[in-house]
Amino acid sequence: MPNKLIDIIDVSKSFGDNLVLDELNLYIRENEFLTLLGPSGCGKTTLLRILGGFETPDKGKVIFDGKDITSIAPNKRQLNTVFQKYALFTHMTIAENIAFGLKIKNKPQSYINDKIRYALKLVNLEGFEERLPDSLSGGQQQRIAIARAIVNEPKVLLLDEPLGALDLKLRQDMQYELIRLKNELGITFIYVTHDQEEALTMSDTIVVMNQGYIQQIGTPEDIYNEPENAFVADFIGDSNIFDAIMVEDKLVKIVGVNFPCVDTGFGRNKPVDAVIRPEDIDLVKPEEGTLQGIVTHVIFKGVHYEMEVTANNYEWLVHSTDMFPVGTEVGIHVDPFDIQIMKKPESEDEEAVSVEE
Ligand SMILES: Nc1ncnc2c1ncn2[C@@H]1O[C@H](COP(=O)(O)OP(=O)(O)OP(=O)(O)O)[C@@H](O)[C@H]1O
Repeated sequence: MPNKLIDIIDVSKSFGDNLVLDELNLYIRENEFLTLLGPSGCGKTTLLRILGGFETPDKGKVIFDGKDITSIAPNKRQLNTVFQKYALFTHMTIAENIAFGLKIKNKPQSYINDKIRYALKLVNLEGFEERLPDSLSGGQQQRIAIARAIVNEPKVLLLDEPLGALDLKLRQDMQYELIRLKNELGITFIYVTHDQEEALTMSDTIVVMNQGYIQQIGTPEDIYNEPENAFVADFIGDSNIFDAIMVEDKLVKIVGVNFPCVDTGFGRNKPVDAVIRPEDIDLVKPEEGTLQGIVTHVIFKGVHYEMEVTANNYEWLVHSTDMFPVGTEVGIHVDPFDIQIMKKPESEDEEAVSVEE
């Protein structure tokens, strides 16, 4: 396991009455591709700006390579930021744009020329030195913004929705580019996005945030397959989320029907959230299902069909490569391993009365 590079300790930040980060703790390892993921306004950009030195936390500290950098100016940190807006100087050539930071540091011209060549090669834009930014596509401009950050040899690149302004196809191409770049540079990337697919594709580690709190930290597989709460399950991919009752260990009551599951330790007859991914629901013959329903909607999605099944007055979202026409009577079967049981959030848990039968 690579070493810890950054330690964020008890960081809080408010703007007026708005508490944006609340005693947040997180560490980031050397060479990690870590993504801060969450809905708009959850505090991810604020956290990135604190790391970059553009905001100061009200409480807590940021440790980088063993040193407290909480009050160090952005240009004195070994972290460089790439913003969503490329922020290139339009009157300067690409070479001048890339050289800008190095010139300020009074680096010799031969050193600067080598760096420009190296950076343009890394972002696959060799020969673009004399072009002006306006003559480049959005994707190319974003690569130049990255090249400009790389020449400073940062240990960490902070990327704030850098692909947000690009169209879907280009965004997907750039996702692979960024992974390649990170591997070639061998540095840490901290990436902000609200796009869950982007986070799943690119990251070693995903930090799911909501309202200033970390909801879950894990690999893309962990976050997708083992969401820790209903917020994460709902935010990442499609989900069926049910108010359910944990009858006893390994048995959960969903929409009034008992389903075998594998979870234990929730107590008897406790309210829980039960999450089932649409691709984990098997549609079978009615008599073979744990409960019966009727197909009410079918949409062809290319790789699979997306179907809605009404069963016990609930809509079940099902993804399958087999198509069942609207009106088909079906049975619903779920493998016990594919039912995720989660504790209700604390506030709901306190309100929830235990349903002793
Ligand atoms: N400089 C500021 N002054 C006042 N409020 C701010 C400032 N910066 C951020 N906020 C507020 O802090 C909250 C979190 O903002 P932040 O930009 O960190 O969220 P985000 O998760 O990155 O969202 P988005 O994806 O929309 O950028 C928002 O309510 C925002 O309005």
